[in-house]
Amino acid sequence: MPLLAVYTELKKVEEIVGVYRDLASISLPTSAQVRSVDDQFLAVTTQWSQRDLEKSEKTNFTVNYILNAQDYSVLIKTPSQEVKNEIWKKESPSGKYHAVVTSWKNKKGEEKQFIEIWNSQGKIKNYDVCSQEKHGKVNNKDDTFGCLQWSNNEEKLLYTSERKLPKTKSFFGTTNGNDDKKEEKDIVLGKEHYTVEDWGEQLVKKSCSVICILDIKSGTIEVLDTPADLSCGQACWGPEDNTVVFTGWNNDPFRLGLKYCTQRQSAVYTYDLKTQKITSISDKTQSSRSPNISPDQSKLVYFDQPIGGAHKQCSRLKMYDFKTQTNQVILDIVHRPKDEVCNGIYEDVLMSRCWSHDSKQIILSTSYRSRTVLYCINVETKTVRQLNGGIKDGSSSIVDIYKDIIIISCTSPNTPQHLMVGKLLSNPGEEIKWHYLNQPEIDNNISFHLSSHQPTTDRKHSKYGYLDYETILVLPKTTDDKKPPLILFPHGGPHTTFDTLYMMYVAGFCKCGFAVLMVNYRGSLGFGQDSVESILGNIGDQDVKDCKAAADEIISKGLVDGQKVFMFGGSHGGFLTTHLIGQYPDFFQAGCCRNPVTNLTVMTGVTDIPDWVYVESGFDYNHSCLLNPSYSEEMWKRSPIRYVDQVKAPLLLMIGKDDLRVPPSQAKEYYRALKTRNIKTRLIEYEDNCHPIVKVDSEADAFVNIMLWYKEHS
Ligand SMILES: CSCC[C@H](NC=O)C(=O)N[C@@H](CO)C(=O)O
Repeated sequence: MPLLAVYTELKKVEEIVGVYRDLASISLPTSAQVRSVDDQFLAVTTQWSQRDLEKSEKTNFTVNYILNAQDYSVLIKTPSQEVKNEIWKKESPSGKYHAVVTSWKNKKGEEKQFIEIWNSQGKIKNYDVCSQEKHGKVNNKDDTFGCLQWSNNEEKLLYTSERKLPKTKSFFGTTNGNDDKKEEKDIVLGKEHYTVEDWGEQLVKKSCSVICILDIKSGTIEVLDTPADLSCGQACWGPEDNTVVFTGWNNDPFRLGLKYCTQRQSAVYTYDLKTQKITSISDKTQSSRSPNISPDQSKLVYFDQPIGGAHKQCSRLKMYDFKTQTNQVILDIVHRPKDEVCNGIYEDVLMSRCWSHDSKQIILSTSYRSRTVLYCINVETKTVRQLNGGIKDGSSSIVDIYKDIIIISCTSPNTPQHLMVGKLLSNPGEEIKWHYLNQPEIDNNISFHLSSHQPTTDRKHSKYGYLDYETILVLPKTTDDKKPPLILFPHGGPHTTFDTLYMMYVAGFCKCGFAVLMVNYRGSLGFGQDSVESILGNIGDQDVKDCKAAADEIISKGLVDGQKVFMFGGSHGGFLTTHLIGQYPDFFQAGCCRNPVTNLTVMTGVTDIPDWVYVESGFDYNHSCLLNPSYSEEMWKRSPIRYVDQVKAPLLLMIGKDDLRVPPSQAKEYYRALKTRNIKTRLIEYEDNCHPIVKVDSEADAFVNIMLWYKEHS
């Protein structure tokens, strides 16, 4: 390479790395808890996360605020305090104690887990919970199985862990003279290689979760006697701490991936702590989750939806009354949005605190077209209203509510997530006045525009007719008349959505001079259940055409350079990337994708969610499904690899080597097919990454490689 070219290349790298470093230094809030100290003051504890590129890890820290309870002004803000080894922290109802789950490696390198109890003076108890050998590893803070709940009397803690597995040793193992008789009896022979099913991508080694109660005074642990064919999670205390309410997912006939999949068979149960009787309180023909009890303990709300079908979809909000032992629908599935208020609920879980103080209203946030909005749902009148958010056309989501003081997170593509505080008003007509907890840094060099797109007559759906969809165009500020090149970026799923959030990669692309068109093609969440269902049996066609048509419309408006269009997407977005560069070979300069689905015919045996392949290809699925030639034929027709002979655009493929959802073989097969056809391609493999590729160093490396690839092929 000539010296000037080497210098130019290095300069380019330096600039891109500089852009990434700046963005990575922004800290973002992850959670917050509010409580009233007295009539004058409010206390807010906030948790934050920030990338540390030097250490290749995320740094987590806490900031505490004291607010004036009248006007919510910040009176005191404590310095940031780094948090290490902490899995979970939970304040007791009175605010007197904290329970902290910590994880720590001892000198032998063995992982230890403790539950610590703190008061204002310091640590008052510390229990090595696994040493009692009543259960396996304690679950961490995830939306699926994890939970940590104080009893109302502050004497007990509810948490979940893996079920204890019998110890096993080789058929040929010698007995250890030091083992006592009892332990020897509990060891089973020759089962050490038996498979232990788990719940797949990002839930590896989560096999059968059980509910545990720690008695804080004595340190004794009780593991609830739940059936072995249920994995239990999302547990909370029932009225007067006499019962435990939880979600149970069916382990049989075998487990499928649960991450991003709310369609799995599950129900809400109560466990009577005196009689040990388990009762299902939800309709077992539906998939139910996320029970949440009202402050007056008279009722609970939860989500439900049909079992099977699209991996994520519109859910109902239901309510169970403890006195009458009856269920009712509070907010039903919205098939075709009719009003301007609500398009349905698309969330996996409710926030752990979501009730108004009078136990009459629920606050939740969910997608409404391409924005996350706040809803206030009155469970008595079953009426829904949208609460005003913090930013016009931006997104707002609930973080915490306590005695009607609400903390929200506000964001937009040019404004990083920041926290605001306000009071839920009794007059539904009145707008909430939001006050900043922290001031965001708005990037005035980035702008964004929402557009609605109507399918043309050739794209009319045979059952649902004309369903519209949306895009978010994120634009860099340009100093000259030159139009920016465009990155076309459809989301994955296909049943997820792009809301008007701040996304580091998108902001970074803009700062490197690219415009980004994020496409919520038909099938995305937030547009009604009909839209979700419209894509089943139409992948590789309807979604592909929606993306291409949206790009054409935006280019025709003259906002971006139509001669310089690039593709980008992960997973199902990678499926669309490879489809689009195959179906429209002259339209794209280059493409990049993360863990793309490229060949459906060879996915069913290798992914953790084989049902996705059947359902998205237009077939019904049950656990006994086997692939046959007629399924395969249809799957082949819908696969991007079918068009590989037509591809012209150079393609960068990135894989997470531990991905269980879209195994690396999918990208590798496509890579080989391109190479043998002399199409420029590169494959980057990230160790220790699974489906999302978000390890700090890998995410950073991927960003620079993507930008260099596009710049090289501009
Ligand atoms: C058989 S994997 C299908 C694609 C995957 N769907 C669900 O997990 C996907 O696109 N994932 C999205 C998130 O839903 C992603 O961006 O990784």
